[in-house]
Formats: sequence, structure tokens, C-alpha cells
Amino acid sequence: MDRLILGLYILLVQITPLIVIFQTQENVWRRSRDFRVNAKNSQRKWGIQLEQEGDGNAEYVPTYDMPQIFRWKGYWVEVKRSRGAGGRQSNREPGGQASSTIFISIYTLNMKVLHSFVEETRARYKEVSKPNVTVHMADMPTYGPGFLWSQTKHKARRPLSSVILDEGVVESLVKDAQEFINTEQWYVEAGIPHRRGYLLYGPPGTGKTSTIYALAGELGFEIYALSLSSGFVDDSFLQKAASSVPKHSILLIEDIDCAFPSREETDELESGPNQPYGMVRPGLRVTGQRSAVTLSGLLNVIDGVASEEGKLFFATTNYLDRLDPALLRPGRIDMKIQYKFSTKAQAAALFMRFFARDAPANSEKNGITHSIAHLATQFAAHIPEHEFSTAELQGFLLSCKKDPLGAVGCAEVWVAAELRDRHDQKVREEKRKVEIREKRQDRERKQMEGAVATFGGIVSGGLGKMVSGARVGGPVVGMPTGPGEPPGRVTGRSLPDVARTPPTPSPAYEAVGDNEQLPVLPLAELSKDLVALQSE
Ligand SMILES: Nc1ncnc2c1ncn2[C@@H]1O[C@H](COP(=O)(O)OP(=O)(O)OP(=O)(O)O)[C@@H](O)[C@H]1O
Repeated sequence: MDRLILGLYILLVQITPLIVIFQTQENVWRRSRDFRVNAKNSQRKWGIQLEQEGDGNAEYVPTYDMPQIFRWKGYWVEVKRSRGAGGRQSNREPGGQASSTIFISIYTLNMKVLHSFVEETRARYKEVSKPNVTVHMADMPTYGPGFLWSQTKHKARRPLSSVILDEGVVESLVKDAQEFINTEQWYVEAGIPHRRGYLLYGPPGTGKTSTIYALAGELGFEIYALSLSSGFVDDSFLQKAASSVPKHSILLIEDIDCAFPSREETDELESGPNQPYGMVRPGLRVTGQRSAVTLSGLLNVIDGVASEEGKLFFATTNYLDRLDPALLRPGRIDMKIQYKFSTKAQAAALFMRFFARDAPANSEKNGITHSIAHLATQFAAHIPEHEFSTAELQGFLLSCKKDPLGAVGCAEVWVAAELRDRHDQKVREEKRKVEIREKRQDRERKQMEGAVATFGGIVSGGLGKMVSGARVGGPVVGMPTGPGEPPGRVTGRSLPDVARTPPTPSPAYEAVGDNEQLPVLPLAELSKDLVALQSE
């Protein structure tokens, strides 16, 4: 009998979960005789669960290298899991488990049997995954084929209706994406690269990521997400990660602005890692590092991703104006969606989402009956337009999730307290900015003085007439430096003298106001003077 052996080395990332789910459904693990016992890992959805006493903190997982043999449609199938892939023992597979290669052997002369086995495992995997959205994340610096996406999470699929945006926004996005997917042939025939890029921008907590997750659930796509604010993501990592994303998936690049830090951010990072009041502001990297991804690296990846068929590219940012226009041109970003702080209508819709589901249609207190819809309107009346993110409102509603009347009753006080907090924070923020600016100016002034002192030293050494520490703009420009000193003579004062006596400002310095930038030293002028003096 022939034995077909397929080493699924290359397809490891995609296919391991398929086989594992298949084996779990077929109860193959139950027939295992060799186990590893681990402390329970909540991410693992397989292994043997013992229905007996104990706290369930141990899991029994079939060992590596011991074949699992079972019958499938009359064929004997042997599945063997080997630790590591191609000798890379240290890599991790999706879900944070140690990586492994799965070998499948089917005892048959017919290759199609193997194919239909793989297809069946795939179909079962899809079925099992339906209620979830699979999100692969590159949040660790791992390299090698298939291992860039170091974590896989299965998030409960989110209905589109649970994302509360202005009317028609979600619908138009879904329609656009679906049309794109269904018109691949049209793109090919028209000679246009089959590509679609979306940019979702706006303040934090307004629903950008939620929209992408909901869309992925609707399309049945998996998400491959990475953030440019991760310190280890550089051009090469980004390129490899993006090109390993399979067709019919979403590549999501979060915080895309992080490749282009603002001047203010640079100042903050230069002024030290301490954030006052223990706060970390969104969009700032606490590592104090600038993203290692360059604009050209990013553009190459977007163009590359786009040219590979059937993938959707999504980018999110809190700061649209930091992005380079090259990034935003059509063909790279085809659709931009702005997210804003919540409107009253959104606040009311969120209230309904919280309370209309499991609360009775009416909520009774003090003998007064209120319809939930009416309460939602009352709640929204307390919420100022475009002040709070939906996430903030959600946070407040969570604090009274079983009490719609309480939510309405406390909303006004909550809003007032939040606005007061914000005002205080703004004042502190302004103060901090002033301090940062002053520090920078101080630093620049010191640098300038240092440069001037050094130059003065060099000058004096060259002439043999000036002592170290003589100041440009004082004695050198030919002004009388003391009683009895004729103008046009270079005199030197010792450093302590200089320290005690402020230098006489030259006209160049006098022209500079306190807050203005110091001028570039008139070096050309100065050297002319010096040459003239030397030849005297
Ligand atoms: N428009 C919205 N509709 C429904 N829920 C929302 C909305 N906006 C935010 N939320 C809720 O707030 C939380 C954060 O939302 P989400 O991560 O989508 O925001 P974001 O805009 O992507 O934020 P960030 O820019 O910080 O990544 C989620 O729990 C989500 O359910």
C-alpha cells in the first residue's frame, strides 16, 4: 500500500488550526496515550478536559512526535505533530503555543483523498470560526516564514449594527468592500490593480477598530493587525509581514501616523520620558522611540499589498494632518472615513444598545414609568454634542449598566465633572508645554553659548592675543572694552572676568528680542576682521 506523506511546513500557520479543530471534533485526542501536562492556558481550545474534581488548572495535551492514528471515511490517517518548524525551536505559533509542524499521512493510492481531507478540515474550521473574527497580531519581534504574526485571537463577531456611527457610514463601507471583492475579474480585464485602501481617522475611542472588526465578521475575512508604534516594526519587518497576509484577508496598520512624529512630540520625547500626573497621551510612544518605519518603506508595502489580489488594506490614525500626502493619494487610500466625538443621536443609540436589549421596555421607579426610548432621549439631552467619545460614554454607562434611570439621573453630574477634569488637565497640559518650550530654548541658548565660547577660544589661540573664553560680539568686533582701551584693538579678559561681568552686547545681539531666535554668527565678517587685525 502506498503511503502519501504531506509535510505541511509551508502552510503551517493557516493549516494547523484546521487539523487541530478536526481532531478535536473527531475526538482523536481522547485516544492518546502520551500527554504533556501544562498549567492551564486559557488560549488553548483543545486538549483533554477531565470531568472530575480539581480546580481545572491543568491541561492534558498530546505530546509531540507521537502519531495520532484514526479512521476517516474508511481510510487510516496518521497525524504527527513535531516541535518546532525547520529546526526553529524558539518560535511561537499563533495562540502563543510553541510552534509545531504537522505531518499527515493517509494510507491510500489516491491523491484526491488527501485533498478532500484537507478541504474537509478547512470547511469545519470555517464553520467553527463563524461566530468569531480571527485577528492575527504582530506584537513580538519574531522573524521567519509564517511566524511574524505571533499571536492569534478569536474575538466574538460583532454585528455591524453594534457600531454606532452617523447614518449610512457603515453601510457604505460594507457596500464598497463587497463590491471590490466581487469585481476582481473587472479589475483584471480593465488592467487596474485589484486594490482598495481605507483610512479611518479621528479621535481615540470613536469606533475605528470596532468598524474594521465588524466588517471582517461580515465579510468572513481574517484580520492581520500591526501597529507602527511597536518599537520593533521596521521596513523589513513590515514588508515581510504584509506579504505573508493571505488573500481574502484584511491587513490593518494601526497608528499609521507614528511613522511621522510631530515637532511637539519630538520635544516631549527629548525632554524625557516622564509624563506628568502618570498619564500617557494617546499617539505618543512611551518607549521614547520614533517608529523605525520610513515613508518610502510604508509606501512600498502599501503598493505591494495593494497589488496582491483580494486583500483589503486598512489604516487608522488619530492625526490625519501628520500624514504625508503621498500616503493619501488615491490608489493607496481610496476611501477616507472621519470619526468624530459622539453626537446626541449616537449617545441615544448607545443608551438603547445598553438598556433596550435586556431591560423590560419600561423601567419603573417611584411609581413613574419611563419608556427606554424616552430615557435615551433624556440621557442624550445631557450629553453635549461632539465632546465625548463613544468609548467614554460607554464607560459611563457601564458604571450603571443595570440602571437606566440612574444613568439618566447621574449623566448631568458626570458630564460636569468630566468637563471640569478636562479643563484642569488642559491647564496642566499648557503649563507642561510652556515648560518644555522653555527647556528647549534654554538648551539651545546654552548650545549657542558653548559654540561661541569654543570659537572664542580658537580665535584667541590663533591670534595669541585673546584668552580662552573671550566672547564673540564683545571684544572682537573692535568696540572699546574698557576705559582707556582704544577701539579696534582686540583685548582678552580671563574667563572669571567674563563670568562676573556680562559681555557688552554687539549690535547683532541687541537686535534680538527675548523670544526671537538667536541669529547665525556673522562668521564671514568676523574672520575678515581677524585677518585685518593679524596683518596690523
Ligand atoms: N462608534 C462606536 N460604536 C459602538 N461602540 C463604540 C464606538 N466607538 C467606540 N466604541 C466602543 O469603545 C471601545 C473602543 O473603541 P475602538 O477601539 O473601536 O475605538 P478606536 O477609534 O479604534 O480607538 P483608538 O483610536 O484608540 O484605537 C470599544 O469597546 C467600542 O465598543
